[in-house]
Amino acid sequence: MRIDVLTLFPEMFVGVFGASILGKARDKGIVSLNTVNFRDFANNKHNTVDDMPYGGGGGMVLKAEPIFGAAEHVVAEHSASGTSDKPPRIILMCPQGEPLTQRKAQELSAESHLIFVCGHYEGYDERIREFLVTDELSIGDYVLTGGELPAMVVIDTVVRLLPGVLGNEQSAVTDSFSDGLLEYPHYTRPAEFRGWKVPDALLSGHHAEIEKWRRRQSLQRTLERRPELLEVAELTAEERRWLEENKIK
Ligand SMILES: NC(=O)c1ccc(N[C@@H]2CC[C@@H](O)C2)nc1
Repeated sequence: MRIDVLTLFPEMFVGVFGASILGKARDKGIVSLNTVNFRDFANNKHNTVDDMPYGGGGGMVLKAEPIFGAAEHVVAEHSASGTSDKPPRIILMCPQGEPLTQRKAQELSAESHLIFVCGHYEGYDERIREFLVTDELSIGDYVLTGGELPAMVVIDTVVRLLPGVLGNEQSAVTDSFSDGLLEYPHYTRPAEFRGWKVPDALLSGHHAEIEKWRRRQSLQRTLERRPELLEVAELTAEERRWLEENKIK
């Protein structure tokens, strides 16, 4: 997978793209992570990336030309590499965007080329949304100073799903939300810490029992914290019955 981030602050990505899981995924060649400063594509008279809003009002608006130029540059570069098999998803990070979910991350992890547009100031010229962008995403209902942190969040949750990125020490399969439920509790040695014991079910060595206990814990935790997820989760008839009994408590 190729990922390009269009940003005015490429230096923000050096640490995130170089460290830990993302750094290893890059070194393994599973993903190529690039930043492009769209100021380099502000080829207008004053080399500006923003300007005052038509219609007046406060704040500045990001001009379309530099962002179109930067996006077209990375698309051309990727298609020239001969490895591009389908057009990229061009993702605008903004509070008005579709809420990011694990399901969206799974969808994006199947793509071959992602381009993120990170803005600043008051916002983006609408022609970027209308004629360039394929997706608008939000990581939550709050406003940040820029689209960089949201782009890092999306990249992190997408790249960890790529085959070969997570070793045995972690597994995307039993993530919270991957089966539509919240994750079960985890324990490690010692079996007793300050008098607090690991549940017997996990010490039994019976894998079927352990899986049953874990699934039950996921259901319980989801019921307590995020009951709305149960409406869309895939549950067995027996699990639905158990939930009905426990909802009453
Ligand atoms: N919730 C989010 O994902 C989010 C995304 C972007 C953002 N801020 C940038 C800078 C100014 C505006 O154009 C967009 N804030 C919040």
